[in-house]
Amino acid sequence: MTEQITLRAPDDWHIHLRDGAALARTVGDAARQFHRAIVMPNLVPPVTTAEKALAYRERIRAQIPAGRAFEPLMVIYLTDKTDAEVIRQAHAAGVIAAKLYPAGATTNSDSGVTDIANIYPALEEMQSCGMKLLLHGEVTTSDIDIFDREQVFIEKTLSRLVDDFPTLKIVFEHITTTNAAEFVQNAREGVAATITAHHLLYNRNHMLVGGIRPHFYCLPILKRGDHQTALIEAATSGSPKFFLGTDSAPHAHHKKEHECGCAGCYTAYSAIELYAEAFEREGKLDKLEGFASNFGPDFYGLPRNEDTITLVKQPWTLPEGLDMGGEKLIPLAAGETLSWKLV
Ligand SMILES: NC(=O)N[C@@H](CC(=O)O)C(=O)O
Ligand SMILES: [Zn+2]
Ligand SMILES: [Zn+2]
Repeated sequence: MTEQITLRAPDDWHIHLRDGAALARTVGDAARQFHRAIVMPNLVPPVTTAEKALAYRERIRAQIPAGRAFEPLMVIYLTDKTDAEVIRQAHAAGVIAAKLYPAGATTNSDSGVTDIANIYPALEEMQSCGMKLLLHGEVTTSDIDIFDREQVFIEKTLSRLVDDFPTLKIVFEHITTTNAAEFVQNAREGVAATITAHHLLYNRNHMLVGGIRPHFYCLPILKRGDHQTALIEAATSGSPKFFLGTDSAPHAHHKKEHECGCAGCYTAYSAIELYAEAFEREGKLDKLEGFASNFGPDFYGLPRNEDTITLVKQPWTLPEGLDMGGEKLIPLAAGETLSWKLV
């Protein structure tokens, strides 16, 4: 008899779908396993207003494969110019959250916020209307080592935000350190974190020992093994403060394997299977449903999905490459064998 597990259908609380010709690939892959996804606004130019978010949502919806239930949840990108009125309009249009990219922190973050004080009126408005704040939590000053940027963000920015806006709901996204897991676990109600599959499965040795492997390069960068262990503990702990956000971020093959390669791992193709792998290694498959399907909607105040997905224990090998609008895209763990398969 094949072993199998059935879970409430999961959602992805942080994904990059990009735009244009990429959408057929990214939306199809996401919709294969997730019912809803929080869609990151770091397009070029960024999704900064309600109007842009609604137009982007239509472009995404047009690529949902027939017969799939998939709901893109939209986010606007905070800039130094985002004011309370922009927030009011976005909230009225059904935009679920606003995203803070410290300027220069990651892919397409050049229009991000240069000083958090510039968006205090916007944050005030978000707190009063109930819009969530999503954070790429890294400082960007050149004196701070890339491996310390998340930790310093907690000390310099996040602790203050959490106190200055005591009822603002905040998601510290794609956390990568023990410091972040502890901060969120001990923080007030209304502060949560997403964790990617790649930060559960890998650490910086996978990226740097025996040759440099650009497909593991993402931001925040993979950390030491002890941080990975802390993330695994947090994700499999059953704490509702930690939930699934793949941060699946496609970059064409030639932009990853390059002398100055882009940051981002494409995990959407097999995301739930990658998470199942990580949870099984820890002997905590029973905790996957809470993390993948329950705690996200609970945090956002949305209903949990009612239908289910089934994973069977059946080894399968990820393809070496995928097509993304005519460009080659290498999925994370390309050519590797996973033990769980979504049916
Ligand atoms: N995670 C990444 O390494 N890259 C993301 C941006 C982000 O989420 O920081 C991307 O858009 O490519
Ligand atoms: Zn990010
Ligand atoms: Zn991201």
